Formats: sequence, C-alpha cells, structure tokens
Amino acid sequence: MSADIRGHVAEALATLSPSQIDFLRRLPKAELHAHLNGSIPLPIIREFAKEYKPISPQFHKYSVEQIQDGVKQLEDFNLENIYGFFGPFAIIYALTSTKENLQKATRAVLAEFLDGETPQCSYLELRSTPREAVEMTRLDYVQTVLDEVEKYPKDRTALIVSLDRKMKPEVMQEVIDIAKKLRSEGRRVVGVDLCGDPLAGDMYSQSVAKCFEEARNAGLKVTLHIAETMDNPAQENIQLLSYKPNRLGHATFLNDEANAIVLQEKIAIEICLSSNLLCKTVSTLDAHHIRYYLKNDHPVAICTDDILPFRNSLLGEYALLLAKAPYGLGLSEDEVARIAQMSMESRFV
Ligand SMILES: CNc1ncnc2c1ncn2[C@@H]1O[C@H](COP(=O)(O)O)[C@@H](O)[C@H]1O
Repeated sequence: MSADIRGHVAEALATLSPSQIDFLRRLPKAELHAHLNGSIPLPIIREFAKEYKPISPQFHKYSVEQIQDGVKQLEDFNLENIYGFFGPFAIIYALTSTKENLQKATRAVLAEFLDGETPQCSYLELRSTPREAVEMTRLDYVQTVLDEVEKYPKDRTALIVSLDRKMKPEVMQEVIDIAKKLRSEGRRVVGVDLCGDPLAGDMYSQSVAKCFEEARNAGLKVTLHIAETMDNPAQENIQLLSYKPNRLGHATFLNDEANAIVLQEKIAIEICLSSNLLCKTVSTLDAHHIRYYLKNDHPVAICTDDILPFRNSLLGEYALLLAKAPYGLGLSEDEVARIAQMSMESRFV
C-alpha cells in the first residue's frame, strides 16, 4: 500500500488506534469507483516522465519540460474548484499513450489495490475511458487493460468502460460497441460509466439514451456520475436517472424529487469523501450527503476516485468514517462494517 498519502485521510488515520486500523484493514470491502488514469501511483508517473520521449505529434503534445512541470503540479495538487480537476489529465494521458505504459500503469494500479498481505480491498471494479493512443485503437486500449485485469481471479477484479461526457456521439457508440463485443466474447467487462467534466456534453440527446439502453440490453450494468456539482441542472439529473443506472457516482446535489427515485429504486451511491472535499463540492465531512443516505439506510460504497491527485487510499477513506469529529464522521465499528458490506453487495458481478 502506498505510504505517500496526505490531507484528510492521513489526519483521520493518525487519530485511530492500532486496533482500529487493524479492524479497517481486515474488513472485506469493494472499491467500486476508481479511475485508472487517476489512480496511477506517483513513482510510476515519475518513472514515465523520466523516460518520456515525444515520439508522436498526435499523442505527445508536450515537451519534456512541460511534462516535468505537469508532474510537479500533480505531486502538489491543489484545486480552487472542481473545474480545475480535468486539465492535468492531459499530462497523464501523454504518459500513458503507449501500449507498454498503459500496461505498466494498469498493472501498478491493480497491484496498489489488490496485492500484499492486507490489500486495500477484497475486490476492485476498475474503470477507464478507452482512448486512441500510439498504434492503438480504442478496442486495443480496452483489450490491453483487460489483459492485465484478467490476470487476477474473477472474484478480485473486473472492468467498467467509461464514456466521457465530452465524447462525440459516434465515439460514445464505438465505446459501447466495444464493451458489448468484449462482453459477448466472455471478457471481463461488467459495466459502463459516464464521467468527465460534469458540465460537458448534452445528456438529453437520443444518442446518449441509446448507448445506455444498448448497454443494459447486452447485460452490462450502468453507473453514472450524477449531480457532482451544484451547476448540474435538476432536469439533467432526472434525465440521467431515466437511463436506469444500477449505481451512481457522487450524487452530491440531488434534489428531493431525484432522491425519491434513488431511494425507491435502491440505486447504490458511490461515495468519494476526499474527492468531494478536495474538489470543494462539499465543505465539511459533517455536511456530506453520505449522512442522508445512511439515515435512510440506503446502500453506499466508499471509494477513492483518483488516488494519484488526491493522495488518498481506501483505508484512509474508511478512516474518515471511523475517526471522531472533526477528523471523521465518528461512526461505530458496527456501522463501518455494515457500510463495507454494502460495498460488497453493490458489485456488478
Ligand atoms: C473528481 N471526480 C471525477 N468526476 C468526473 N470524472 C472523473 C473524475 N475523476 C476522474 N474522472 C474521469 O476519469 C478520467 C481519468 O481516468 P481514465 O482515463 O478514464 O482511466 C478523467 O479524465 C475523467 O474523465
């Protein structure tokens, strides 16, 4: 496990006794919301940056100096608001635009979550957005990631294929076709996701609706980033719920009408505490919407989102549940165990 964690999670962990940490380590838990390119361990990013050669004008748009500056920014990630979050991915993408590096990155992320005597989680549903890269089609991209995922047993990890809100309709369709094809060949694709800049794209379009309908008909589960910012219109949230998601990411600003649907349909919420605090969409842990869902005995799964910029860990996110205020939510061990169990029950397998 990465020792290089910071901020809220590090502070929460520091307040726990060794027996509380041991309790958290032993809990069977599922990580259901981790973005591959946002979860690459920093030492691997530094290694990629050291070896970086801009060999492709299309995928390596940055000079060596720009890459080094970008990595420094990632090391000291500090956001004014959530909209500043997405820019730095251009640097990461330049570093993972070869098959070799994509393979290495995937291997490192899987190891980070799943390897060792007390792995961060019992089960990881990794997600990633298929990209064209040097001598790689989007299909090659997904196959490369899957080849690594499938080196682990079935009950340890699986892949969710992400659609970026910015994608053109034909690209979204291509990604859905890839997910369907690979699933039908027995590959370990279990679901599709909608992510990216929360205000990008037209979520009302027929083509988006068609993508999720086709995915569901092919037996793929659906998770959607929803209401991640206050600026996501209530009407858009209702539209996204009409795509019949099995889980939702963040769900920070759902109104009563949307929450009534979520509770009624028992749609599990992927909760990313540090991510919300660092992106400043939630001001304090005490004000976090997880309290609403727990009060309603609604399924939630505690997740990391992007351990590379956020410098968190799944253990640290669980520490935020157990630590006393103001470092955490001050839940009991029984309550935390129940939440971990809900994460296991919300898997797409
Ligand atoms: C802060 N919360 C978030 N909200 C929305 N989308 C996010 C995200 N965190 C990550 N991503 C999405 O995941 C991509 C990186 O991983 P992959 O290239 O897919 O492996 C980002 O470019 C963004 O589109």
